[in-house]
Formats: sequence, C-alpha cells, structure tokens
Amino acid sequence: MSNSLHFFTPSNLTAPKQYLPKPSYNRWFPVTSLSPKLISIKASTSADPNSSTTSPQVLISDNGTGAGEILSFTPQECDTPPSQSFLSDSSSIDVDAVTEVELKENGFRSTRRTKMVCTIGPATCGFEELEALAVGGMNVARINMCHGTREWHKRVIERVRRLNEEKGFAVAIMMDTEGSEIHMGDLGGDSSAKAEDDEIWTFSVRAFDLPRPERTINVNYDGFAEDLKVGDELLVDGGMVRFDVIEKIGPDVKCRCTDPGLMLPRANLTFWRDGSLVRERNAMLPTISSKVNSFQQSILTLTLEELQFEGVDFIAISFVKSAEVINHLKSYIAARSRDSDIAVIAKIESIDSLKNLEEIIQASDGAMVARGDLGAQIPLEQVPSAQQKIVQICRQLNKPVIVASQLLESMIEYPTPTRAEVADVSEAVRQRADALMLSGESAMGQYPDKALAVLRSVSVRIEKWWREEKRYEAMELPAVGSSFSDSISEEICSSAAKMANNLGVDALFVYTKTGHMASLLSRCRPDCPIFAFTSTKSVRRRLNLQWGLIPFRVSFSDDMESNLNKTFSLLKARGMIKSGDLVIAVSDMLQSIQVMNVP
Ligand SMILES: Nc1ncnc2c1ncn2[C@@H]1O[C@H](COP(=O)(O)OP(=O)(O)O)[C@@H](O)[C@H]1O
Ligand SMILES: C=C(OP(=O)(O)O)C(=O)O
Ligand SMILES: [K+]
Ligand SMILES: [Mg+2]
Repeated sequence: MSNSLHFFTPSNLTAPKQYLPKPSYNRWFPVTSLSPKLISIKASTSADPNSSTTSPQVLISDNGTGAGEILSFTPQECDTPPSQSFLSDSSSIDVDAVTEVELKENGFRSTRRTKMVCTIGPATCGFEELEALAVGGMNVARINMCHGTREWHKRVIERVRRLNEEKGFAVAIMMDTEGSEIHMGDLGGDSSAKAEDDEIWTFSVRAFDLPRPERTINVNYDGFAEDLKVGDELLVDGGMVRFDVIEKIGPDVKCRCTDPGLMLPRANLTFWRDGSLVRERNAMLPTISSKVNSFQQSILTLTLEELQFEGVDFIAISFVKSAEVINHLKSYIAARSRDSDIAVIAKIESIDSLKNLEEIIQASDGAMVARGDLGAQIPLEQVPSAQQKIVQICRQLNKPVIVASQLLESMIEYPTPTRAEVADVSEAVRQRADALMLSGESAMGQYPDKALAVLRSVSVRIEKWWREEKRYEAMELPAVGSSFSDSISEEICSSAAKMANNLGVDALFVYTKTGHMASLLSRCRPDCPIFAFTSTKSVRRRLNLQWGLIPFRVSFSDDMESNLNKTFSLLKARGMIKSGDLVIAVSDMLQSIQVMNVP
C-alpha cells in the first residue's frame, strides 16, 4: 500500500458472510464523498506471525485511479479457530482483533481516536449482527432497558461476551437504566400510531384490552391524570407530536392533536404549562418526585442484582438529578461486589442535571449528553451549547463523555446520512468527545453497519484534518487529584503528551493497573495514539470508552525495563510496531517519562 489515505474497514478475520461489502458499497461509503478521489475496496491477505491462519482483509484504499472498484475478496468461515491473540497467558498480549489489523495496515497515526457506542436492538441482537458491529469498530454495546425483556437483555449480554471470548474483541457492555421518565405503553404490539391534526386521543394509566381501542394510549405513570391540567400541552418524544389537554375523566385524559405525527412505542411524554416544562420539583406535582425516586431506586437495585455478575462494564443512569443518586449507586456497587468495578455513567438529559452538572459529573465515572430527552426539556437551540459545555466539563474533570441521540437519525431508514448529520458528527469529533453513540440507527434501523461506518470514517477524517491543521483547543486542564502523588501523575501525563506532540512520536505507552494514568493521558488529547497496557480484562474493556486509548491486556511487573522489553518483543512479533519507532512511555508504578526508539 502506498502511504496515501487508506481506510481499514470491517476486515477480516471473521467477518460474517452477510457482512461482506456489496458492489454498491462505494455508493454510500462516506469517504467517497469526502475524499478528493474515489475509493476502492481492495482485499488482501496478511499472515499473522503468531497464527497459522491467514486473514483476509478488506481494505478501502485510494488507488488513485479515480474509480472505485472491488478487486477481490476471500470470504472466510465464521468459525475460524481463535488466533493466539486472544488466548491469555502471562507471555501473551491481548488486543482487539480489529485494532490489530488497523495498526498493521495503517500505522499508528491513522487509528481512530473517537470511540463508538452502539445501541443493540432487534436489528442487531443476533450473534452475526453483533459480530458485524464489532468488526465495524463498535467499542461499547449499549442495552437500553426501556425496551425488551430481562431475558432478552441477558441473552444479548451473553452473546457479546461470547463474541469477545471466541473472536478476540473487547467490546464493553453498557446497561442503560429505565430511568424516571413518563412514557407511553407499547401500543399493544403496533409498531407506531399516527395522530392527525385535530383528532381527540385518550391518554390513560388504564390498561386497555387488546386490540388497543382506536386513539388510545396507555401511560406508565399513576399520577398522570391528577398532575395534568386542562390547558396543558402534552409533547410526545420532545415535540414530534403535540396535544392540548382538553378534558379529564377519572384516569383518562382527553387531548386534541395540534401537531400531527407518528408516535413510537414507549415514546417519552413531557407536559408544558404556560410555556414552561412541568417538572418533578414543581410544587404542583409533588407526586411525581416521590414516585420517580422509588421507581428509579427499584430499577437500579434490580439491574444490579440481576446483572452484576454477568460482566456489565458500564451502567448509564437516566435522568440523573443530583450527585446523590450517583454516590448512592456507587457505594451500592462497591458494597455488593468487591471485584466487579462497574463504571457509572450519568445521563445528562434534564434541567436538573444541567443545574447540578459539575457535582454530578464529578461523582460519576463518565457522562452522556443524552440529547433526545435533553432536547425535550430545554429549547432545541440550547442543546448545542449544552453539549459543548458538558463535553468541556467532562474533559476538565477527566471523565469520559458520550455524545448521543439522532447523530445519524435519517440512517434508520436511508443508507446515506444527510449533510447536516455528517456536520453534527464532525462537530462532536471536533469537540473531542470520547465517544459517539448510535441509538435507533443500530437498534432498529435498516442500515446499522453503514451508520457505524459513517461514524468511523467521519471520525477518522475529522481527527486527521484537525491534526494536520495543528488546531488545538486551548483548554485549561485543572488539577483533578487531591494528593501530591496525584499531581505528579497529572504533570507527568501532560508533559508526556506535550513532548509526544513536539517530538512527533509514534505512540505513547502507558502501563496502568487501574486505568487512571491512561485516562490522564487521554485527557490531554495528544496527536499520537496511546497504547494502554493493563493486566485485567475489565479495565481493558472500560478503557475502550476513552478517546485515543488502544487498550491491551498484558501481565506486567513493577520493573519498567522488563515491561518495555516484553511489550516491544510481543508487539514486534505481531507486526504492530517495528524497530526505530519512537515511543514515550509512562507508568503508574514509576513516576518517570521515558523516550526511546523501539530496539
Ligand atoms: N431492546 C430493544 N428492543 C426493541 N426496540 C428497541 C430496543 N432498544 C431500542 N429499540 C428501538 O430503538 C429506538 C431508539 O433507541 P433509544 O434511543 O435507545 O430509545 P428511546 O427512543 O426509547 O429513547 C427505540 O425507540 C426503540 O424503538
Ligand atoms: C440517550 C438518551 O436516553 P434514552 O434513549 O434512554 O431515552 C437520550 O435521551 O438521548
Ligand atoms: K434508558
Ligand atoms: Mg433519554
């Protein structure tokens, strides 16, 4: 390959058959439209030195001919025996199968820095579909507990774990709790319900017989009729459909549709009075608050009891109002399971969470800009600035941040994104968010793999452009630790990142037991990728959410010299680094910065 731009794509190793690129690939693959020349898809093979198997790889490369072309492709059976890459023992190193190929083919510089979270739903819950997402670069699989049954959630978790074990991925699992929102029922099995202008609909806490009577919607909140007033405005899904409340009859609330549209099962409901959102803390609505708190508590307890031993890496908490909920949950996790370290992600999606932003983020292990509900709680035009602020505070407080919802919404139905969507993804990448999330696009959309490919290619392209332009956001990074030793670590990481940029090194190496030192490096958003070596699988999976980190699992000692020698030879044997590469290494065992060429 020349050193012209070439993008690694879902290669390889174990790509399920239905995922093989089709001839129409060039028509939608977004690099085509962003690159000055057309892109071709090229298949090649490269032998893994540690493995007897040969891995077919699909490469998308700029072949300079100006015409996209599929040269060849060798399909491979799905049940390839795992290569040594993911059989762990003390003398081996584990790295994500996708990253490994990407590093070998494209070198360090062009690896993707922005991480990708995919919501798993009916479109992607099968083993092969999950595998296609993993091959496409999914770092975290999100399961939204608002949908599906506990059995279904468990099955998906098992499949992701099996995928990791059998195929050498390190996909982390995020459970997203049901939260406290008021939402509609499941529409009695209908996939949607259409409300037309001026129609009268009944919203009620009553369970209706099946088939669902015409123009009726069941809601999940007992106090619904009590809390609403005639004259209130009822918004479905943040305003996709609007109603005026015209009459209350017992538990039934009659509403007139003022903005027609399609209502989806379990769509979120908010209501507005005199131009303001009616919220839990509102004096008019004392009931929601208590109901919501106990509801949320019980959901959390259930979630943890059922799932803590199943290998969940992240738990995302919906509608967080204060740091208290997070602290409570974290102490619960700590007390319940000593060895499982589930990271707690605060979803910022309510006015209350915006008010208490810093304390919430400080208490959490990360945050999500949950723009879906946030956009229903604050005016839409305020969402972008809220996003920027949340991303910035997370970076300052050294917490990973996910930008979520509607990034590629049109791709639920169409194979190409809109220009506006590409611009939105670019903006999140430019803000250097740690991760981007797909919701409906991957859960129930028609083109989950294509949506993921768009996230991937836009991320890589924008990151590269940003590096080439040498544009750095001047961001003050205040001290985050409290001890002197914390301060030393922070200074070491920021100096190492600066040196890496100034010297143009190929990679930063960090040896870290808990992952903290790796996150401090990631926070500096250096030009080069960060190879994070850690000894436990769970830390490795968690690091998967952080910007620029390439997590490896390898056993190491307190002796940096021998750690370096060991990793150099393991990585060289795998063809992932070569003699002469310039590396800066730091570790949380030894407070030093080492600069060296790979021997
Ligand atoms: N486990 C699931 N089972 C069925 N459908 C799902 C599942 N997860 C997500 N979906 C579908 O994908 C859509 C988008 O997902 P998400 O944004 O996570 O949920 P919501 O729209 O409820 O906020 C949902 O509205 C739902 O239609
Ligand atoms: C991610 C979000 O939460 P959920 O999909 O659970 O509503 C959101 O509101 O943007
Ligand atoms: K949720
Ligand atoms: Mg939400």
